[in-house]
Formats: sequence, structure tokens, C-alpha cells
Amino acid sequence: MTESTTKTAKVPDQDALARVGKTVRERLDADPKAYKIPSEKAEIYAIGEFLTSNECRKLAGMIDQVARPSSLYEGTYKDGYRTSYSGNFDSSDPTVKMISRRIDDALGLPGKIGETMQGQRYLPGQEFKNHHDYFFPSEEYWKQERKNGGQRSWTAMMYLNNVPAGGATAFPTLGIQIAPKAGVLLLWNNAKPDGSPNVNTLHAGTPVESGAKYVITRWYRTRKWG
Ligand SMILES: O=C(O)CCC(=O)C(=O)O
Ligand SMILES: [Fe+2]
Repeated sequence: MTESTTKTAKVPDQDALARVGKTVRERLDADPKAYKIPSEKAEIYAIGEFLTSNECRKLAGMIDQVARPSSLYEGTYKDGYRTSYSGNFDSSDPTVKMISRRIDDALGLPGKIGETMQGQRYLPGQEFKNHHDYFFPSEEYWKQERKNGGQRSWTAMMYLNNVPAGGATAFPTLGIQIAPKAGVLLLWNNAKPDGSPNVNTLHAGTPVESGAKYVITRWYRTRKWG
């Protein structure tokens, strides 16, 4: 590809990603509870005490009900890549609805562009290796995801427990590691302010060394999901 074609190459959903990026940035910057994790290369925020300890306990119990091996469930990752157990929640469950709405409100986004919350449990030795949450339009799955709400914009992830050792969320390119803390909501923009994919959002759920790690993820698209 020549330089000029590279520059004009179309990034799917770029304008929408830029728009959603701005909406959420302005919302979080105005929220005194949202802490911006310092980085020049990516937009990452955290909100502490987003969930109560009772909510964390209840949601962890719900993960135990839905969790299945992630590698079999997802299909898009190679064996050994994501060794945690995960599962989608029932989006009509009242608790799921309430927490989803709380996240939507924190980001200032309409719930219809959010994927169903997904629960995930890691036991000692389990991990989710380095990956990007955004889709690669060159991959086969994009044909489907393009129609299914389009590209992923923000990731919202909640920690449901403190992990005795290991299990940090690591952004290797940024030199940032976030240790799980019960009730914290972690948010990051998978796109750059101009709406192109941000490669610096590469991240991993590092191996849990002892105890268990319970998290919930809600990914936002650019258009109505599902
Ligand atoms: O468990 C973590 O810390 C990261 C999870 C993650 O990257 C994801 O669910 O997309
Ligand atoms: Fe991820």
C-alpha cells in the first residue's frame, strides 16, 4: 500500500468512534468520582466504590452460575489464550439491568449500544493474554460484528473482589498495571480521539497466583448492539 492510500484508507466507524469517545470523555471529566489514570497514549479512568460489597458478592455468585470455559465459548481465541471461565448474564435479570444502567449513566451512553454484561472468573494459573478489545476488520468475524453494532468503543470492567496475589490488568505498552480492587469500575477508550483504533490499549488479565478473580465486562459499540 502506498503512503497516500494508507492515509485515505477508511477506518470502519471512525466518525462514530470519535463522537462516542468525546461524549464519554466529557462525562467522565465532569464526574468528581472518576479518576483519570495518567497516560499520554490512552484514555483510562477508574471509579472507586462503584459497587457495594453486597453487590460484588451477589454478582460473583451469578458468575459461578453462568461461567463456562472461555476458549470454547468465544471461538475467536486460540487455546491457552483465555483460560478463564466466562459467560453472558441474562439481560432481563433485574440486578443485571440495574448495574448495566448504572454503567451506562457513568459513561453517558445509551444502553442499547452496550453488549450484555459478561462475567469472568479466573482461578490460580488462569489468565487472559495480551489482546485488544476492538475488532480487526480483516478477520472473518467482522462481517458479522459490523452488522451487530459495529466497532467496540469503550470497555467498562468491574472488579468484584480483591485478589490475594496476581490477576492485575496490565497495559504493557503504557507501563500500567491495575491490581483488582472490589467495587472498582475501570474504563478505557479502545479508540484514539480521532476514532482510529488505539494500539496502545493492548492489555492482559495477568495470571492469578492465589485465590480467585471475578470481573464483569461491558463493551460498548458505536451503534445498536444485537
Ligand atoms: O481480567 C482482566 O483484567 C482483563 C479482562 C479483559 O481484558 C476483557 O474482558 O476484555
Ligand atoms: Fe480485554
